[in-house]
Amino acid sequence: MEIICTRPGCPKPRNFFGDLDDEAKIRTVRQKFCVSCGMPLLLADRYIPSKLLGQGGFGAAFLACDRYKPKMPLCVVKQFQPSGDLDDRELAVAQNLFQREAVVLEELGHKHPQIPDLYAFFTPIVRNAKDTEDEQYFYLAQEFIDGEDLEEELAAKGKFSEAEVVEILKEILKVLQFVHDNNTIHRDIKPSNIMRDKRGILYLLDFGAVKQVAIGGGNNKKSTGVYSMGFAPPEQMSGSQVYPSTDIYALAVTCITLLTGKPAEELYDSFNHNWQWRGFAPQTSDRLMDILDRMLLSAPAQRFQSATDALAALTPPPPAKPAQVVPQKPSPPATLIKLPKNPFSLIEAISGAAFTGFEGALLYIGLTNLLSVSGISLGILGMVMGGIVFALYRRAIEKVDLIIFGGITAGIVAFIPALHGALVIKFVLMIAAISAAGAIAITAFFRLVYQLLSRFL
Ligand SMILES: Nc1ncnc2c1ncn2[C@@H]1O[C@H](COP(=O)(O)OP(=O)(O)OP(=O)(O)O)[C@@H](O)[C@H]1O
Repeated sequence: MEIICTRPGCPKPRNFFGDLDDEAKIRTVRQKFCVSCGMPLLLADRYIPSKLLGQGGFGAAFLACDRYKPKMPLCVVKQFQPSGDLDDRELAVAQNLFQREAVVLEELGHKHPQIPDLYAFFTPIVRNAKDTEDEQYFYLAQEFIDGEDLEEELAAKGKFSEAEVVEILKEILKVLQFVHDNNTIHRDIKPSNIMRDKRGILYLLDFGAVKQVAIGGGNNKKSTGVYSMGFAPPEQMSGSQVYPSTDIYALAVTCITLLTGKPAEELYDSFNHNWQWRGFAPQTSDRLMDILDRMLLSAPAQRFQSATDALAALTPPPPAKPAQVVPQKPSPPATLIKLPKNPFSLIEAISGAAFTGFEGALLYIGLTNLLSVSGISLGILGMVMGGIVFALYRRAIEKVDLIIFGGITAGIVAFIPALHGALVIKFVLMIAAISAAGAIAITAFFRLVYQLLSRFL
């Protein structure tokens, strides 16, 4: 197994240990030391660095495995390693920034899925390479994001499309919304600090330059001078107060470098103090260009004031809802005719017909005796017959009603001489005959009327 020594300037940082090829041994082995400089290699006795990932302004980042976890997963161990000659005050500021990264990751990493989690922060004291004095080192272990950062992606595939940039912009603005809501400003947004993992999820890395937004004023609000040239806005370069819109500016510079494939310095017109990038990204819509240019304005007050505002500008308003169409009740098809719930049985039909015939005959006798046969008596007869049929159809008269009505009308005609005249026998015979004939004839008539009424009512 190969273990990398993390001491800055170690002449032979690669160490090989044959006994650690056995996984079980890795879990149990005691501390190992660099054969060249004597630096302890198992960091915090737990993290085993296997590869140098990169070196930034304040330190180095190593890929390591965590031997205290059952599957010994990979993680990133960052080491504070200031370059150049820093005086005591500058060194303290730099150390403070490094610790700040640990604090921010501890506070935000576990709360947001697109910020790496903090696993550990440790500050061991070890003997120097010459074994003459002690030195203190600062490490933090964090979640390893298995993917490529946007700088690497740009180098590999060239310019990004508008759709790709809009996706990045939206995703990182959402992360910034969270970061700013937690009183933190990242202050070092750039393509190499945005990482896309194998599933395509974008992460915001490197909170080393972050600074808590001062609550209550004081020097805390001032920029400490940690930024990436080209990406930092004027207020940060001049060491003045920084704002959420400071990150929004750097994110816009990130986007234009991705859209144009050119380094930030080549897109800035230092004579006119503005960005001249549109000509290098002709594939970009006017809308996105306008949004990015607003994010890139020199004065913080002129930019979007929050990630939320920038997101809102990016998200087009939803199309106006079409007026709600009230669904028309479908008219029933011609075959669906409303039938009475309770159709007439055959007995009802025949008794109804007999009743109609009986009443018709009585009416005929009464009318002809009173008025003699005339158009008027026939008209009255027709109307009353129609009324009787309708009353039967609506079941206004049914069952015993038929007998009661029949008896009453027969009694009236029989006992009023003016109605039946002198011919009582003729009257009785006539009633019997007409009733019989009427029962048959009117059954057919009644069925026909019933069918017609069923169709139209
Ligand atoms: N959590 C992580 N998961 C995977 N790779 C990471 C992680 N953090 C950092 N890296 C990678 O490690 C390398 C060094 O990162 P580091 O943040 O130390 O410096 P940098 O971003 O290159 O420099 P600077 O400090 O100037 O921003 C980079 O390639 C970065 O992509």
